[in-house]
Amino acid sequence: MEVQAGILQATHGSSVMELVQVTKIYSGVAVLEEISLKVKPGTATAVLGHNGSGKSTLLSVMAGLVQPTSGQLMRTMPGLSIGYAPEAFPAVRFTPEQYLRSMGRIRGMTPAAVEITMEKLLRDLDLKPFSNQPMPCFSKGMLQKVNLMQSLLTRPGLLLLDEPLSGLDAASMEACTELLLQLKQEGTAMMFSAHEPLLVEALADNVHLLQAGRTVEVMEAKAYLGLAASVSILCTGLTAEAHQQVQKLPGFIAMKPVVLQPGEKEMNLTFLGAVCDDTLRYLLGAGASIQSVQRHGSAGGTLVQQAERNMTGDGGR
Ligand SMILES: Nc1ncnc2c1ncn2[C@@H]1O[C@H](COP(=O)(O)OP(=O)(O)OP(=O)(O)O)[C@@H](O)[C@H]1O
Repeated sequence: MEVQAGILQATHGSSVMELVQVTKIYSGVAVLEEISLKVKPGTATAVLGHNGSGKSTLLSVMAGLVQPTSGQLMRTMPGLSIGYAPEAFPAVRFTPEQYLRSMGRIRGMTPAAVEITMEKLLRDLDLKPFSNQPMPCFSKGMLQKVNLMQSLLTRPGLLLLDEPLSGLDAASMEACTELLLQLKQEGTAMMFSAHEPLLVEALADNVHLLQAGRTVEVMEAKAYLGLAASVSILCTGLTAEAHQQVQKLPGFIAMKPVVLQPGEKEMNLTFLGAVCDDTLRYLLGAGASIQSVQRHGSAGGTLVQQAERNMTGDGGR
């Protein structure tokens, strides 16, 4: 095991990187506190949390650009190559081709390998028409594409992406997601931060939730998305007793009567999206007639806000 300024090189078959109780303190304030995690090959973890919760700091510590104040960061795969796309990418005075060629050279790629990979990335992310234009004239989305390309140039074993879809148009988001899915299937491990659900839904196996620099939850992405989504079920025909029972079912969030006309009443039930099928089965078994089912996804806030509302029973109202 080689020790290098707080970074250890070790051999662990089942992970590419491990963090043990990593803390980062800026001006006496802990912005990361005792973060422990393992990154496994071919898996994607979404780092989620409110603004200022420490997502960017965690990714830059993992990229080796920021030194932890305490704790250990272990590169557990020998010769691990890391690709890192920071949140803010500077508009350097190069064209994308000049910039990517020099990044490839710095990272030890052969000129031929750089050309092949660069051409593919320029086409995949639809930046070929601008590949010889100076980057200071680029839009936010165009710069973000170059940022992503430099991180993908060496086909890294670990990819660290800070809000990778930020600024991209719909087609580019889709192309980027496709590229990342393919890399994941080929074994690249990924950690990425995001505020929107698209990449979490398409790519993430796990969610690592941060709050004020601390880990508050690590769970499967599917379970987290189930929490973030809610479903409204409009139904009639439930007995007074069934109304009581419905409120005790798993995933119950809210129940609101909707008066159609005197003597006729519908119930608007809100449940976590994850339990929709079970709830419908229960309602039909209890003699209800289902009028409509509406899924709400993560509308009305970020993924984290929606999940928090639902966890505290304040969603869907
Ligand atoms: N170089 C620095 N010096 C001092 N404080 C810093 C530095 N970098 C980050 N911080 C502080 O660390 C905290 C976490 O910041 P960070 O950028 O990691 O959050 P984030 O979760 O990525 O936020 P966002 O969602 O807004 O991108 C913030 O309070 C921030 O002010």
